[in-house]
Amino acid sequence: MSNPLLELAGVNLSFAGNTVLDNVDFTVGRGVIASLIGPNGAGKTSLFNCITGFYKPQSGSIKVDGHELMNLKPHKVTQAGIARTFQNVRLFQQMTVLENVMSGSHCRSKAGAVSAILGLPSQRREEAMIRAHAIECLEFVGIADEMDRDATNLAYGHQRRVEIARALATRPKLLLLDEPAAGLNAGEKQGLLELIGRIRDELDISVLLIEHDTGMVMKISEHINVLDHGVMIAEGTPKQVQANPKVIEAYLGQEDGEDLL
Ligand SMILES: Nc1ncnc2c1ncn2[C@@H]1O[C@H](COP(=O)(O)OP(=O)(O)OP(=O)(O)O)[C@@H](O)[C@H]1O
Repeated sequence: MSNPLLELAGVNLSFAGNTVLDNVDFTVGRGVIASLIGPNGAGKTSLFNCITGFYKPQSGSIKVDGHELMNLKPHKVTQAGIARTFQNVRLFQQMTVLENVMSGSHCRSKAGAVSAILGLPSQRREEAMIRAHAIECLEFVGIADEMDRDATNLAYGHQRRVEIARALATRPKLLLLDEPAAGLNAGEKQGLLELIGRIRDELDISVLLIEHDTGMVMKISEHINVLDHGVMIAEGTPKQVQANPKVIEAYLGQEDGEDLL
């Protein structure tokens, strides 16, 4: 792929001698919706953790827009243009929906600590801009009318949307969604499909998702990568991946394999 947005080369990750990612090469293009799939324990979330600076691979290279991310702290990775949501929703407790989303924008805050403490006009102006942008993000995901509610009291599907809004508030180039459909009902899944499409089409953000709902993956993805036991075993269009014998073998015996095959 020429000029990819995200490019991983030779990424190796192990814990106490157990290989989790084995020489992984992986790219995500610009303006795409892509998926990373694979059986349980394949290393998908670990790969997200490496990209976002939560895990430190032993070797390899991870670049976004040509900038090396290896050894950067998570907030620096966010500043470089990568945002994520988590497998299990992680919202700040005792904070409103709006405050949760504003926390995403603060990674790009320019006002220094002194002006923040003193409440200087520059800081107040920036805070107002952060608030306005957070509201825009909540409007985009369709839950602005719940902005003043305690985030963790929302219905589960809406909590997932708060997480997505918070990720959007960081103004990413690439959004990583870790099992965004988990725990959603059929109607909510359809809504999520539409939201992901709008994120790419209207905000020009590339999306990479880890998802076990293979029906959804096949419907929405333009490109799919398949990880098995830490090894990238296949990639291609949904049709190509579905017909790949290595993928069929990896999924045999898996509950969620039936949908894929
Ligand atoms: N911090 C850690 N310490 C030790 N082992 C870890 C750590 N994080 C992940 N692993 C191991 O790495 C392997 C891959 O786990 P990972 O969660 O990345 O898989 P996954 O493909 O996301 O699985 P699932 O689809 O079930 O969520 C597992 O064997 C897991 O136990």
